[in-house]
Amino acid sequence: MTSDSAAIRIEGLGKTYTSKGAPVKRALDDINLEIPRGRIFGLLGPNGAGKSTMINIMAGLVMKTEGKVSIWGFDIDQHPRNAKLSIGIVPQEILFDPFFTPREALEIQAGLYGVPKAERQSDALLAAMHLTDKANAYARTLSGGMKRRLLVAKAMVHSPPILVLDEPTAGVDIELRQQLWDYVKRLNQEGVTVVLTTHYLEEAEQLCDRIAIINHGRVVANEPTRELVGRAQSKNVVVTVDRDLTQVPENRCFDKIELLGERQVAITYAKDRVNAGEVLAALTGAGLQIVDVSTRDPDLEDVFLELTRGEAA
Ligand SMILES: Nc1ncnc2c1ncn2[C@@H]1O[C@H](COP(=O)(O)OP(=O)(O)OP(=O)(O)O)[C@@H](O)[C@H]1O
Repeated sequence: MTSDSAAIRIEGLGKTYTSKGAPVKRALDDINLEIPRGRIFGLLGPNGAGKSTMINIMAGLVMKTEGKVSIWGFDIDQHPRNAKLSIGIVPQEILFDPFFTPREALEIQAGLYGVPKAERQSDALLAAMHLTDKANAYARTLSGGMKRRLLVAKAMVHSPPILVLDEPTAGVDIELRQQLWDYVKRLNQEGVTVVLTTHYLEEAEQLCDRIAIINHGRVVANEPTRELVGRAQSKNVVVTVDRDLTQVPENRCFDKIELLGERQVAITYAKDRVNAGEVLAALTGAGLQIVDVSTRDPDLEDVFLELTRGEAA
């Protein structure tokens, strides 16, 4: 049962939302995904791609239409309790009973998971989330960032081997974001598998060992972060020339060229088709002297846009 080496294994997963028995939205379609143990795994996709649906199925909050999901080797249909005990989920929506204090909220959550009193770690979790001085404040008096951190603490009360964070840094300022990621990295170093969704692609690129991108309910990429970033086909070069440009030079080497200033252009080109030398030669061939050049390496955002471009989900 737990001989599965994956933290989460998803096979042929599909979800069709229905209304009054009629299908209204195919949110996930034939998803196959293996999330390895011990890693920080990024689940990315444009708005409406299906990330929350997938996470909510793992959490047992949304019923799948078809397919199989195992969490730490436990099939969510055959062993729902063990599956639930193996995962902690930080939801996207902030929902709290406003009359409980953070400490009470953690104690209640621990009780729901059957954690014996002697094994509870409410104070340690509050400290890790920098909430010690709010331990006895009403939840309604916490700031948005504090509420989010309390959600992370709640997800960890039963010490699950997997922590899933759905957009944990939305609305959290930079300093707290940094603290949250430090905590997540520490948990990961202690052996917790982390799965996260975020719209901050720079953070995902820095944090995640491996990234899957979902678009329109399908997996369109699933590979180590470095390989994924290496897939970017577009490169960018900004060139300053020696005279005012009355019109934008055109050349088949350029995928896109735009004027940044009277003497400066930004050129996007496909690195598998042409190289920087050819791009610059195209400019000198148009009678322009090159004064300065700077290039920008493609990043996760470029790949993300290439893979998901054009259509809103
Ligand atoms: N209860 C529901 N009934 C009908 N359609 C739904 C329901 N919940 C989600 N959807 C639709 O399913 C699709 C996937 O939604 P989901 O919330 O999983 O996307 P997401 O990738 O998490 O997006 P975001 O980044 O905006 O949170 C969307 O088109 C959404 O409108």
